[in-house]
Amino acid sequence: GTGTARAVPAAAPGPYARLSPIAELSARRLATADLVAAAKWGTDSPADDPVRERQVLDEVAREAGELGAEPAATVRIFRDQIEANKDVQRALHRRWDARPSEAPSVRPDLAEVRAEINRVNDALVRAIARTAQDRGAPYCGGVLLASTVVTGGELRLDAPHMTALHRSLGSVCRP
Ligand SMILES: C=C(O[C@@H]1C=C(C(=O)O)C=C[C@H]1O)C(=O)O
Repeated sequence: GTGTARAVPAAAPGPYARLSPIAELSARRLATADLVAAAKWGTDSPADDPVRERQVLDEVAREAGELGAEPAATVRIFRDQIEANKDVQRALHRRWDARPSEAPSVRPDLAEVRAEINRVNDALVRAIARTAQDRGAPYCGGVLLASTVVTGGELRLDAPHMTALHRSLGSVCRP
């Protein structure tokens, strides 16, 4: 009809819409572990790279500070992100040791993979900064767990990736 257009206010995003990007970005970050594992497979480089870890943690602390967010909480969350990433790398290396036919035949460029990780880190720092209140709310754990399960299902994560995704989010909600 020709009725007068009325502006319908968009619903404000609720806790799920605010917290689920953290689970989604963590899953995207974890997907890079497959590429990192492939980049390191058949080389002398172990899953751990403490120098690179320090750079990541310093950078996310700096970004959080710039955003007026919480550097210490952000670093705590990223420590779990890093541990989860190494869990996946090690799980894949064990799988490829046991079944060499499943090992990757191409070696990704680690510098390119780290550039992708840096982009995800940026987005994740911002998502964390936007959820200061949600992360301390009583609903945080339940909402985050729901979004973890949904994200894992959508991406059809296997058991090691699902376990790692869960681990990567262990410090998001404040006790
Ligand atoms: C992802 C890598 O492997 C490990 C995990 C890191 C991370 O999650 O940021 C950083 C360094 C490594 O300990 C890497 O070497 O880049």
